[in-house]
Amino acid sequence: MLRIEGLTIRARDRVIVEDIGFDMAEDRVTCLIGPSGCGKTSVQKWLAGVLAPELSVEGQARRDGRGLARPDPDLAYQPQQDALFPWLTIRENACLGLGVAGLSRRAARAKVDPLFTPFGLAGCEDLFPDQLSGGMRQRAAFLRTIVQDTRYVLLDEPFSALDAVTRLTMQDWLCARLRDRPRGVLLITHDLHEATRIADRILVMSARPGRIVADIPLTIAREDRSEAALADLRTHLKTLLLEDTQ
Ligand SMILES: Nc1ncnc2c1ncn2[C@@H]1O[C@H](COP(=O)(O)OP(=O)(O)OP(=O)(O)O)[C@@H](O)[C@H]1O
Repeated sequence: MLRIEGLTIRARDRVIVEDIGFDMAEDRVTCLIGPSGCGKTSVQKWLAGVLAPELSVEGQARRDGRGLARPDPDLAYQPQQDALFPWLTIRENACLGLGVAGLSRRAARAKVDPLFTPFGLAGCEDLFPDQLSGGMRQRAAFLRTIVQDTRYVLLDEPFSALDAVTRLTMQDWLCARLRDRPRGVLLITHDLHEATRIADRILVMSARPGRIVADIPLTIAREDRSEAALADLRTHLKTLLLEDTQ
């Protein structure tokens, strides 16, 4: 269990997020939604240990009762920008986290290589990031993150650069992977379809300062979530988000 308690992040002139608290079970997808600028990315960056040093922070994160280490080898992070190293090939980039975790180059390659085809990256293995489209780079960054098989995964709008069909394909892939191998995922998205397809729980944040204003569990199993079953929930979420921006 990852527990975030009393998180307040301040810039010099204002409060970015205030008194954020929630638990992340290690087999559940928690989705963070909210208006642009409400502090979703800041929460994830803090968890990942990469928050800008000029921001001040109160609060704590505990994993299994202990203070969260940063970096935590059991927590993988995919930031909003793909953060691929331009001097490494796509395969080398994809193997990076596994290499840091101590896998040999051969073992890392054996885990990474089968994913290039389902991720639509077959034939791109030896290319460099600037030879790929934005959507392809985003899928390479997702591959690098998810292949690490950490207990916790932070995903900041991981599919935002993808076309509609590829986005659905990647969502399906993620749902299937989580069915086989549940993890604690903290997913940031602006896409309510994505949130309601994937999440076990949706946390809605308010605009400045960002606070959690709704905590909505999704009790229907992912495979049983028909469009009809989710329509009311999306309307409810839209209403919450609109109320906050008016
Ligand atoms: N280093 C910093 N110094 C000052 N303010 C910052 C810093 N980093 C982020 N902010 C501010 O904190 C607020 C929250 O930013 P953040 O990126 O966390 O929001 P977000 O909800 O993820 O936004 P989006 O949905 O647009 O990605 C923004 O107003 C941003 O300008």
